[in-house]
Amino acid sequence: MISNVASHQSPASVPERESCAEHRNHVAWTSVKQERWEGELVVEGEIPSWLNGTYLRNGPGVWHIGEFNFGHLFDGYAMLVKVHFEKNGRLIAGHRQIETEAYKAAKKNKKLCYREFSVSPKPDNFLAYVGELAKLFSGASLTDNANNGIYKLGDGRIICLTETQKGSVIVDPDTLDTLGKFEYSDPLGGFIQSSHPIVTDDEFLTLLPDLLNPGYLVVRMEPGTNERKVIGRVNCRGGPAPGWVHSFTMTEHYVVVPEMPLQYSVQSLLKAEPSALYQFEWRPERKAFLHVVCKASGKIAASVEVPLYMVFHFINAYEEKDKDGRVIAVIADCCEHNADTTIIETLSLKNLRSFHGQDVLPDARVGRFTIPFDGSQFGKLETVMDPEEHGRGVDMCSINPAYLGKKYRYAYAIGAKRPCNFPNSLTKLDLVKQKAKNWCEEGIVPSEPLFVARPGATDEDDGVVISMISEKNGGAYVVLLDGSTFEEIARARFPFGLPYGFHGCWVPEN
Ligand SMILES: CC(=O)/C=C/C=C(C)/C=C/C1=C(C)CCCC1(C)C
Ligand SMILES: CC(/C=C/C=O)=C\C=C\C=O
Ligand SMILES: [Fe+2]
Repeated sequence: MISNVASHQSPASVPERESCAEHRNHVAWTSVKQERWEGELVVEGEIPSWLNGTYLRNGPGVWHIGEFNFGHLFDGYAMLVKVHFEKNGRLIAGHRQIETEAYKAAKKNKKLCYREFSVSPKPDNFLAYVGELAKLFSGASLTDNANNGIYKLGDGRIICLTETQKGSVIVDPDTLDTLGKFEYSDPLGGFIQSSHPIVTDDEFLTLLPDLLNPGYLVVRMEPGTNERKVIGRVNCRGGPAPGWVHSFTMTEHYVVVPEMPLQYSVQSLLKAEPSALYQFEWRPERKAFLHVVCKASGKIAASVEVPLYMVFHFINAYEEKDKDGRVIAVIADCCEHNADTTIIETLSLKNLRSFHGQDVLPDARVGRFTIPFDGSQFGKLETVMDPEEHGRGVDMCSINPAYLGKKYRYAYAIGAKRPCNFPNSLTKLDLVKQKAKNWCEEGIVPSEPLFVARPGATDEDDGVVISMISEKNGGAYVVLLDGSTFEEIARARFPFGLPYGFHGCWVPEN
């Protein structure tokens, strides 16, 4: 386990990380060296004077416990990164491990104590196995490693999330302290959730997959409360297990519930040994669906079979209306992996760490679903733009939050400059012109580009895009691109490398 060093150091006082051989041991796939750090970053370029607030990023930070090494990108113990943009143009940055039960127990006992994405603790004997089963049914054996989503709730609390409900953790955006579990006060039960609730100043909407009575609960929580209330329920059409809902999307009036053929694997959950796809299995014979739930009534407005799809992240959705203002269809966009689950294995640490220049990143595209409201049984899935525009790689997307659920034009994502084994560029997708602008530097691994709108802006792309970059020489920097031109406006280097991270959020200064 890594050393626990709390410090406030200037960049110069931290030793340089050794440079890495080409992509092997890329810093993006290497555990961070110390538990926490805080210091000032030197800025190259100019930070817009309106950009006051804190960028927070969540993601894996540590992939080992003593000699034991995790196998998958998704396993890493959660680490927060912050970059605070002060009014005077100074940047104060830091990182810190989230103090989850799973992380603390691993440190204390020097072994894996909870079930993570790709690996479960091995029961010592049959009795222990029976005990494990009982713990599984209560959710007690599952991880609370909240390394994925990060959101500012309408009441100001910052919540970090993973796919288990117990993996909902409140953190302090300034100190990065772990403030405690987010305890849901409702009696809804179950133990899994989407990693990506849809959070606005007015609400927190999420999906709770129901493994016992296969389906999904659509739930809503008001700011200032911990109580989720059920808006509606969707029963699965594709067999006895719900599809993985890492994320979902919504329009102004409807929630789009995905039912992917990549389903939770009851078998893997019951066995200590995960399947080839970890906690999931690909069941194309059970088909793929999208369900549209009315936010106001909870009723199902449409439920269609669609071509098979493999999606981690939906981008946005909106309503298509006729000339009288009646909704005729819902359009839902996503980063789609050509109905191929290979990407999950591509993200194993063994694969990420063994890049020798081969072009092994599976192709992905910007997928657009059309869900008709005329009672049709089938929906469409089309490719929005020639995938070559973004190098046939696309994921980890953001949009201007003012366009959530509305007709929109731009999305920001990670893209690919081939050959690569992981997306290695940032891309601005113009979904109307079907064109992309790309930003790249040799040997980089960029994390999700987060769009922050300029206060008072009227153009959709008037703002900046923030991303954290891990470099092949072992370094890391935060980069700011202009949301419109997609050109670099500033960067600030960390004094040491940082591993890859998943998602970010923006906390504006009061
Ligand atoms: C993308 C990503 O980070 C996904 C993380 C998924 C996790 C941590 C899944 C955890 C689970 C278990 C440990 C067992 C129960 C099922 C499931 C929620 C998938
Ligand atoms: C990083 C990733 C996919 C990259 C594909 O090209 C998925 C991450 C999922 C978790 O947030
Ligand atoms: Fe995610």
